[in-house]
Amino acid sequence: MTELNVDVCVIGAGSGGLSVAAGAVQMGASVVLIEGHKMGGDCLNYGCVPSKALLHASRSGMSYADAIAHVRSTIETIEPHDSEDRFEGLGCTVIRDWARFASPNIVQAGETRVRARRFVVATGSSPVVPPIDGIDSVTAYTNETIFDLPEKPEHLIIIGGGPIGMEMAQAHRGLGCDVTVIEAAQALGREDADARAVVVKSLRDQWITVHEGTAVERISNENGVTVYTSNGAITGSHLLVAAGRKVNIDRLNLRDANVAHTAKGITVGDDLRSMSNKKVYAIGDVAGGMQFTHLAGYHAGVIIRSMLLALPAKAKTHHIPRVTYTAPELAQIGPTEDEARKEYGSKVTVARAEYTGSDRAIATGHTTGFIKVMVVKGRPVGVTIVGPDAGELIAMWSMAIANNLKLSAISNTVLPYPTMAEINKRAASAYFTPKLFENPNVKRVVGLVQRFLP
Ligand SMILES: Cc1cc2nc3c(=O)[nH]c(=O)nc-3n(C[C@H](O)[C@H](O)[C@H](O)COP(=O)(O)OP(=O)(O)OC[C@H]3O[C@@H](n4cnc5c(N)ncnc54)[C@H](O)[C@@H]3O)c2cc1C
Ligand SMILES: NC(=O)c1ccc[n+]([C@@H]2O[C@H](COP(=O)([O-])OP(=O)(O)OC[C@H]3O[C@@H](n4cnc5c(N)ncnc54)[C@H](O)[C@@H]3O)[C@@H](O)[C@H]2O)c1
Repeated sequence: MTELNVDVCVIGAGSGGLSVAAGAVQMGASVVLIEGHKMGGDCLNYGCVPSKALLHASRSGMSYADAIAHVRSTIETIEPHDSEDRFEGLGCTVIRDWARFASPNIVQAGETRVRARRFVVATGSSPVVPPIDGIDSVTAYTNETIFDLPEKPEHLIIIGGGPIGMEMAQAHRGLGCDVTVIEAAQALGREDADARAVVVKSLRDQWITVHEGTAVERISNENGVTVYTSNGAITGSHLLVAAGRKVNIDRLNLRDANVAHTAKGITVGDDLRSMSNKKVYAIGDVAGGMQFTHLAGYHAGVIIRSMLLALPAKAKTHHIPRVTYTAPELAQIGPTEDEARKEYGSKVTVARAEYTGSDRAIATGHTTGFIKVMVVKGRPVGVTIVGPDAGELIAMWSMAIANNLKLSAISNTVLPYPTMAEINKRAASAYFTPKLFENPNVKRVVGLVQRFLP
């Protein structure tokens, strides 16, 4: 048995864990990084990277085999950045085994026991496969296995119309598969109602069948895969389950570490520290909030401040954007219109601009989409964008909201013509137009000034 004594022990080498380990070691802390499976975690191996690579391939006219090869080569190109070699080179001690707490201040991984001043749990999440009657009679693919399919699915049935289900539906349709999505509630149900309707319509226009409000009753292996639902039976060749996530805490022995948790994740305060064991931080998916790579990276920065510099640091959520990479893309930051109206009542004004008003959108034939900006006391608090490049257009608003800028910061910015980003400015103008052009006081002042001007 090897004993190590370090400043920081990071459990999980995914988006969050790698960022903490790299930051901490380069700032002078001694760091142990423990990974039980693949370096890079979900994002690199089973999540963001392969899904975006497959979406790109499906839009580039590649064959299914070429698309899977493109996914592989994309992962292989990025892999060195997340590798054991790179992290050992930075000065971390990397252990490739599953970690479990032996006590509140000792973690064991294989034959190594690690004592640390601080522990960072960054163990991520895994797909939930619901216990549907008969599901064991077929192969239920998940995001962990779908990118390795040797053969092109003739007809992919997807359970779940969340971001994973909808991105995978479009990717496979683009590669020539028939696709049926079965969603118990509403597809992209967390999103703005108008925006999600645009995405769902677009998928249906591409001949993807989307059944909403449809309960799965049982599954059988008749003719491949047959899913019996509240709306009848659907038969396909392959089944993808994209029905939500569960946090990875089972292996950690959190009880002996005195780390309070629920099924949603480790119970942490705004400072991302365990409420019951102050030596332990939790970041990324396992911290029980939103689940995004950029959020895990942001968490890493927050806790480095607190762990290494003993500075007060709190994780906020109001400035965290998200994007679903369907075509059209759907981007959101802060509250949706409904959420903002509930939170701010009559104090919120919603400014809206359509892609049809953009000369660039017209020139490129990309006119389906809109932007909504939720404004409170002259400042944007939430933004919804649906349409081409929504994920790029949200960047300007991410900066505005993160820095508490006024809406005038957007309207005062001069943007090159003709760009899609001008849509952002049009939305800001939609807010100011009534105040400027439909205002009798403004008209009176202009009339007066004109009388006295030589
Ligand atoms: C299909 C799909 C597409 C996605 N697309 C996007 C996207 O486009 N943009 C975006 O921002 N997010 C996306 N996400 C979400 C994103 O992948 C996650 O939010 C992100 O990976 C979370 O980072 P993490 O560090 O919390 O966990 P992970 O990156 O999952 O890393 C956790 C690591 O911990 C390891 N581990 C677990 N338990 C232990 C243990 N006991 N001991 C040692 N190691 C352990 C795991 O093996 C894993 O490597 C997507 C997710 C999926 C599934
Ligand atoms: N572009 C991105 O940033 C991106 C892409 C993919 C995933 N992610 C992250 O991963 C998380 C998980 O994604 P997800 O799509 O798996 O989960 P999700 O929880 O967002 O969506 C799952 C969907 O499945 C439905 N569902 C659950 N059980 C069902 C059943 N038995 N029958 C029919 N429908 C059922 C739910 O109603 C829900 O709409 C996301 O919330 C997001 O944080 C991000």
